[in-house]
Amino acid sequence: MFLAKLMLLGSGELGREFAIAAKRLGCEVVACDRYARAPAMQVADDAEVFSMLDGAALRAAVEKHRPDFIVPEIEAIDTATLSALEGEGWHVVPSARAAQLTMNRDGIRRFAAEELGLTTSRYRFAETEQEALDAAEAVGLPCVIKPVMSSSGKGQSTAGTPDDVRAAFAYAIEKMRGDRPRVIVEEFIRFDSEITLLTIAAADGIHFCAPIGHRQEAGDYRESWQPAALPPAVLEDAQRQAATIVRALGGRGLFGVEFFIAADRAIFSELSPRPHDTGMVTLTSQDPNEFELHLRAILGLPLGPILPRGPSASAVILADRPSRRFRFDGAAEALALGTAETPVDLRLFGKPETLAGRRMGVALARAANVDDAVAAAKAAAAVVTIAHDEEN
Ligand SMILES: Nc1ncnc2c1ncn2[C@@H]1O[C@H](COP(=O)(O)OP(=O)(O)OP(=O)(O)O)[C@@H](O)[C@H]1O
Ligand SMILES: NCC(=O)N[C@@H]1O[C@H](COP(=O)([O-])[O-])[C@@H](O)[C@H]1O
Ligand SMILES: [Mg+2]
Repeated sequence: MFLAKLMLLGSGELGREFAIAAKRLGCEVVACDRYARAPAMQVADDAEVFSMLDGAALRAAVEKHRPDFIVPEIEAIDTATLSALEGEGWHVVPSARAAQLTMNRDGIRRFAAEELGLTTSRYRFAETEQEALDAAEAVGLPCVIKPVMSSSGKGQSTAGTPDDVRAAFAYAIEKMRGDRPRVIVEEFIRFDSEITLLTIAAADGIHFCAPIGHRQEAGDYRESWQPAALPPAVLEDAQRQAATIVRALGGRGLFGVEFFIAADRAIFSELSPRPHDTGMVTLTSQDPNEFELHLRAILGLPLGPILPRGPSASAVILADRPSRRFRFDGAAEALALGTAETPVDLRLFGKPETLAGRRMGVALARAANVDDAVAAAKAAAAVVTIAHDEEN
């Protein structure tokens, strides 16, 4: 009846678009996350609620549903259980090793810099305040301090003085996920721009999407656009580095490979072995989008040509405080900004709860050039507001 059965580990906005793509291709989808009614669960055939760091619960869900493919959607997963499951013949996307190496910043950074020789910022790891101070001295100030296990900028800050380093270390430990108090201390890169290079490992080899530019605030993305303008030699260098690490990680699927661009250098930052948040722009910028490409690569299907639809942008819609009773206002005004030259669209994720800074939706726009697309996406995102019921 179904083409394949997929189990999503993590069911946020990225998983939801992936689940939609999978349903369109006639797959069965089981969505898992730590809370009920997560975005992907709303479109999946079945759902399971448990912490992805709970190995016993993860194994029980796999043995219950017997998926053809286990598809990690977040970083923080019990990767020892994923490896054990893979050893028993279950198929983990793109591979248990890729999930394990990318879950922690020390894994992927040491693999990229020390084993593969990619260009990265200077870095050290630290587990105590004193080690963080020594690390900061070694890489130089200012430096960026992040928990080794975190994403979307959680627990990340920049330190300009030793006092800042102490505070940044304490902040990172407070906000880290998992049970390992460890941070990465990175040289602060004064980059000209940053990009995500969506790189697909498919049955017939490596493919690239046009580079995606993005702007981050507090370690989380605010707008992304495609294509990002890059000198051809810099793009070639980024593509070479991305192909090197994607091949070395193994398996099939789409990867979001992040680079800082400084002068004529592409500096590898990190990578997601799955669709990337800045890649939500591909929901309007190209066919197939990043979720469809991930699915086709996983299933061993031809990707077909990757066709650009025109300069495009995405801009995030964030909540400003915690609430369980809220509604979106302004969707009509946002969509009314769309014109024949600059079409506008929205994705509202249906998360059941807001938090300060939590991403609740994105606005998408296409235009004659990326600057106009970014302006239109930002304008549309700005008129969508979250109204809270005061009885919370
Ligand atoms: N060494 C650095 N120098 C300058 N800026 C940095 C550095 N490291 C991180 N940043 C800034 O912070 C952003 C987030 O960092 P990073 O990608 O490592 O965090 P993350 O929590 O994994 O985010 P995500 O999960 O959204 O990719 C970067 O995109 C960049 O804008
Ligand atoms: N940078 C990684 C990223 O964007 N991941 C996306 O955010 C969701 C978690 O959102 P939440 O924290 O609001 O639950 C994840 O499930 C994934 O879709
Ligand atoms: Mg990142």
